[in-house]
Amino acid sequence: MTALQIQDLYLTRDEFALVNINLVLPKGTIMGLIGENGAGKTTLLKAILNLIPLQDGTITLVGHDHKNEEVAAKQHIGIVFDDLFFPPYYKPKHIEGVLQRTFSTFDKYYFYGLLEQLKVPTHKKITQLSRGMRMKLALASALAHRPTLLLLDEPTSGLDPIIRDEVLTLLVTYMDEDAERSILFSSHITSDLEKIADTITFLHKGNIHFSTAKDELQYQYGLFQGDEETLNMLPPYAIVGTRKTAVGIEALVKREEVNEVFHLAQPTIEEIMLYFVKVERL
Ligand SMILES: Nc1ncnc2c1ncn2[C@@H]1O[C@H](COP(=O)(O)OP(=O)(O)OP(=O)(O)O)[C@@H](O)[C@H]1O
Repeated sequence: MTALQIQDLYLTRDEFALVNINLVLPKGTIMGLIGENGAGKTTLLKAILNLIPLQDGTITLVGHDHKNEEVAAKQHIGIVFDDLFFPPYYKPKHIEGVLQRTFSTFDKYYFYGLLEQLKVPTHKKITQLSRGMRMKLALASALAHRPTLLLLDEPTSGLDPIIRDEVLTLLVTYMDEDAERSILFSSHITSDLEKIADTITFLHKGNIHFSTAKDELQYQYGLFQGDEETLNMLPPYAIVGTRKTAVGIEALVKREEVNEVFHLAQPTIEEIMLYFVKVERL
């Protein structure tokens, strides 16, 4: 069964459009959503949450239509956006009250257990917390009703590597506890996605460029590094893009189009994304 299914989504926001979005997030998997600034990642997450109307298409969240069955759907999802939604003077006990009233499955002991585990002080107001602490509080608040689907919009941005690692570990542990759970996680920090995502979805100018298993993606593409003369021996249709480096030339290529005699390095997700965006901008 799928945690999230988007079919033929189309919406416009002033001059921006999300066009022909089709996505499937199976239960038990983590999808990383990547794309340049303004690609439409937040718009897509807001559309999933019915905060922005669709002009066309359907979204099914944990078996519920995202609009007609919004209340039922939202009982099963946890959300973390760039910052906390709660008033700045709130302390964890106020957040507890809101969550208690909102989610029938809210577990107070689990909530405070997560705060203790993440070392978030419970006597301070949101305004008195550092960004890292606020994000950890946001995560604990999102997890405290044990949602089956987590929607995270850049939950690790602006966090130091130690806190980022704590957050990723928390997410992996959360997934390990129940095979039904899934996460859709937008991020510019592709190394975080490299660590935990099963699938990478690349949104570019409001279109999905690819939505592919991470392992498959890294198998599909290779990095050629050498001189121009050797590069010219590759079939042109194998080359996604090239760039000059200090020692020669580098190209992102489609592995299956390139003879095995050429040694190809493993590109990172960031390199794959950069080549696609750069080629568009030439
Ligand atoms: N409130 C709004 N009204 C109209 N257009 C908006 C609004 N918010 C964002 N947009 C536009 O929607 C487009 C997509 O923005 P969005 O924030 O979804 O991108 P993003 O991929 O999340 O970017 P970033 O990585 O910078 O967060 C942009 O062109 C942006 O200008």
